[in-house]
Amino acid sequence: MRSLAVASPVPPAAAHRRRLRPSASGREVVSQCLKCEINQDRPMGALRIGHSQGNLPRHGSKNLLTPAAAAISVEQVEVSTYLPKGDMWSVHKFGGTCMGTPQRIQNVADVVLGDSSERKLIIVSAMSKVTDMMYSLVHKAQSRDDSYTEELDKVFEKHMAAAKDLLDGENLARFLSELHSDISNLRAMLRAIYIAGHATESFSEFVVGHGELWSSQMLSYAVQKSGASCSWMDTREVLVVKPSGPDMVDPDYEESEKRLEKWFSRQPAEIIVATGFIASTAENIPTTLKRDGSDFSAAIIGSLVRARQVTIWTDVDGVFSADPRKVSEAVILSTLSYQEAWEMSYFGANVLHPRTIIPVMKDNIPIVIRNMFNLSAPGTVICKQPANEDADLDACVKSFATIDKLALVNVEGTGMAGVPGTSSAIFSAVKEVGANVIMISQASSEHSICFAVPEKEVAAVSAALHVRFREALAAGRLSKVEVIHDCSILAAVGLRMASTPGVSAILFDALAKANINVRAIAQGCSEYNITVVLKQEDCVRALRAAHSRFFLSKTTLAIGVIGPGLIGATLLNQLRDQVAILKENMNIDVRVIGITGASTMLLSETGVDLTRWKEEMQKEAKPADLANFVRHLSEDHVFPNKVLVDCTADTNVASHYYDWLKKGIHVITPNKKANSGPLDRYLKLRTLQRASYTHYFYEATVGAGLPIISTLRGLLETGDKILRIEGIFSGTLSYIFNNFEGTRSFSDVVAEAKEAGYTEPDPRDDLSGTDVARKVIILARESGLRLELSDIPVESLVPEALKSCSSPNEFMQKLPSFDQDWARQRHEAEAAGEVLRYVGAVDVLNGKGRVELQRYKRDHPFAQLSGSDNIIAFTTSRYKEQPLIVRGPGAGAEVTAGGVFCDILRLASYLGAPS
Ligand SMILES: NC(=O)C1=CN([C@@H]2O[C@H](COP(=O)(O)OP(=O)(O)OC[C@H]3O[C@@H](n4cnc5c(N)ncnc54)[C@H](O)[C@@H]3O)[C@@H](O)[C@H]2O)C=CC1
Ligand SMILES: N[C@@H](CC=O)C(=O)O
Ligand code: NA
Repeated sequence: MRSLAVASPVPPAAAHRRRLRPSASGREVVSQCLKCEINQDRPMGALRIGHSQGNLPRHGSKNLLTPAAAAISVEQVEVSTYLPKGDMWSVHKFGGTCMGTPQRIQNVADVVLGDSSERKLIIVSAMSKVTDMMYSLVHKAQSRDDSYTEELDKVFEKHMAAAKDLLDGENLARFLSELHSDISNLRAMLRAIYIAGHATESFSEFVVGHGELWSSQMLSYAVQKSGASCSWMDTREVLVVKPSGPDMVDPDYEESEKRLEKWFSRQPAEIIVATGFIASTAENIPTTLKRDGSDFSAAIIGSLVRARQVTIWTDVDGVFSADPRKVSEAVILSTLSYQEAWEMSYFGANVLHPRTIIPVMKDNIPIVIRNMFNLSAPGTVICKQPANEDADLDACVKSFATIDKLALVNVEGTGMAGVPGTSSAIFSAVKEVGANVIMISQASSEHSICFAVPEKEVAAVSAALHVRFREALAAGRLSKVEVIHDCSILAAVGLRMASTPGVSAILFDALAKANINVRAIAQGCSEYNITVVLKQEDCVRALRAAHSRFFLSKTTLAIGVIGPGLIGATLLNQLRDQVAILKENMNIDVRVIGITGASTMLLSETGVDLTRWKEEMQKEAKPADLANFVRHLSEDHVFPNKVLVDCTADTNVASHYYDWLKKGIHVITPNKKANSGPLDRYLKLRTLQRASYTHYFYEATVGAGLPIISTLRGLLETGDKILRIEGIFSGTLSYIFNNFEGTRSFSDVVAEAKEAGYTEPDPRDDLSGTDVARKVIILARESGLRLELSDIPVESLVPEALKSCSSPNEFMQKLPSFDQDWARQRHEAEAAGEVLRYVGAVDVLNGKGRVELQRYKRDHPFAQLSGSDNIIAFTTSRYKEQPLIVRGPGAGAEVTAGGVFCDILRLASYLGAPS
């Protein structure tokens, strides 16, 4: 049984608090019960004080202490309640943003109450901006700027307004009376600072720490409203620290643990709400834990109670794999080891201060970073063993960070090799000017040492080195002390890099591919990070290149769409509706990084927002320039795969495919011009395609979305022999002859086909049979025939007189004058029980193709079609008696764009997407 430190008689239900403040000399602690206003001035070290030592049921909490116990003097009673330690404790820390408004404080209370842990210790920061306000108060007072009084009023009003919103009844009255009393004490202290024109560190820290006192009190009252057992803790009574350097303190764990045990024995509530950031010295002088102090408080307290977990609540979903402002693909990491978190915070990632990790690391207590404003996000767990043990090469690197505004200093010379003391001389010169060395690299030949320092320190470093090595430089033992300005560091961080060969190869390969020149490299034996120094202007590009190589799916496709007309626009809309699903289900990441029409183009480095590509095209577009468009696709992004999708009918665009494939850009198209153009060009293109691993897909050139090319390929590649391919290859002509019946005029039906999006941009390409001839040529060449378009006899349906029309519109206007001729032809066929059909055929055996209008009996399969149906029959060695038939709509926006989309996915699967 240990002694129970309770106090001398006071009314048990009253809200007594003890406040520590430095005495005017700063050497003593004044301990004051704010209710009774009894001051007990004691010499330093005398923390044990009278009745107000936090020993009473506060704020109406369901404290386990009975009024009787509370009435016993501190010196007389044995402690009866041990501080339990271990898994029952869950520690939470809420930062200033989480405590920014009364509603947010209430939300914090709800989160605390929602945690089902047996015991909870809650550390809070001051309400957002309050710590800055408090520092400003001190600064103003010591600068004799009397506006500090108005600023103090603002501090008061802010907290009074928050409390009035959040609390009511007795709790509100208590809080406000405490607030009043604190503010009047602060006013007196600031006045003293104002008169002295100076504030000691302990004065200043005492003032500043009030933000945490008020926020934590408000939260504890808010938690108590629910009836939960909750006590408020002024951590200055518990946390003891000692200065360990400028702006640094080390916790005294032993003393703090003793004090915590003592504190808890008096107030063993299930929930303890405590002040972050503030602490005391061993002499009981109020102090703070300095930068990021509240995180540190949570980690120390977590370690003192051996908590199950410490949760740091903030306003981001967790720790990112890279700065999301620089890398839009940055992802939230689910786990990090302590060392990784440590490395990352060193490199400026907004994780935890390394010293926050130390207290929990020694007891293997996980820290979870969670978003108070997105409770559904699981956050990042920082713990001993990251959970995802099945890491592959790519998963070894957890994150990337950069540091800008550095300079590289290179000390070089033959006289350095084998001479002990050179590096010591270099770095003692650096130390003398107080510069901070950020990385060091020395090749084992020992002819040079280079190191990075902040740009602002390099002039002094360089001067010091020139002085220090004047003789060596004059004698030629050192050849130079060189400064390379405007450098940045890119660091790759990952615990598992240590045991995984090939990680640095991947990193440097990614940098090389992005054309980044690496100036220096460092990797410590711990192998937790690989650091490269590069020119600052390359840094973001390097970061993105490295990040995308390790974090993006290898099936990330950067797509440039050429020709956002009917098919192109439909494709973009289909992509818009499907990209998220593809990413989720198949890890295929499709980014349209450019769209170009004939007159304007839209470029994006990370991906056009497909929900508003049309508006962006109008707002952001630049004049179209195909060469620049292709350069953008090749260079201005970090995605591993580049694809051009040509949705034009343009011969000139098609003439570039060869060059694009040569550049490693995959090509996908419904445009028939390349495959039906000059034979030598076609053969060159196909030869290149076969020789490289850059892909060229064109399924939609024949039968739109119908699987015609792929079926033919399947037959050929499995060794079947193609004998004959014949069928109806034109959606437009199919539609026209399927619907040209009864009283309908030919020209009306043609107009309908155009309206439905079946025709080529110029419908004469359909009616002339050229479009069908192109498809026949494509299939003939695919089957191995070396035919030119001119080798195909084509029966044109364009009346001779309309061939010279200058535009598609003029043609459409004049077409009705030929309706009579068409009606006659149709009636003649009907009289013979036949229908008109426009067909194409590839006679592979005889090396020929033909395209013509034919008459078929009404029961012929070609007579059974409807809409824009195509029907294509493959007669082969295997399908000799009965041909293999593919039938279905062979034109139209949705089916054609769908066929192009299928090719995009075919490409992704060639690149390794899951099936
Ligand atoms: N409509 C259909 O059912 C099918 C069409 N196709 C093919 O799809 C392609 C597109 O057809 P549609 O979308 O119907 O034509 P469209 O005329 O609606 O669209 C073509 C677009 O390409 C643009 N364009 C033309 N030259 C350009 C250049 N040099 N640079 C950038 N943009 C340029 C045009 O301004 C237009 O926006 C054609 O090659 C066609 O043969 C293939 C199968 C079926
Ligand atoms: N205009 C063409 C479209 C497909 O290639 C057709 O009608 O078939
Ligand atoms: Na097709």
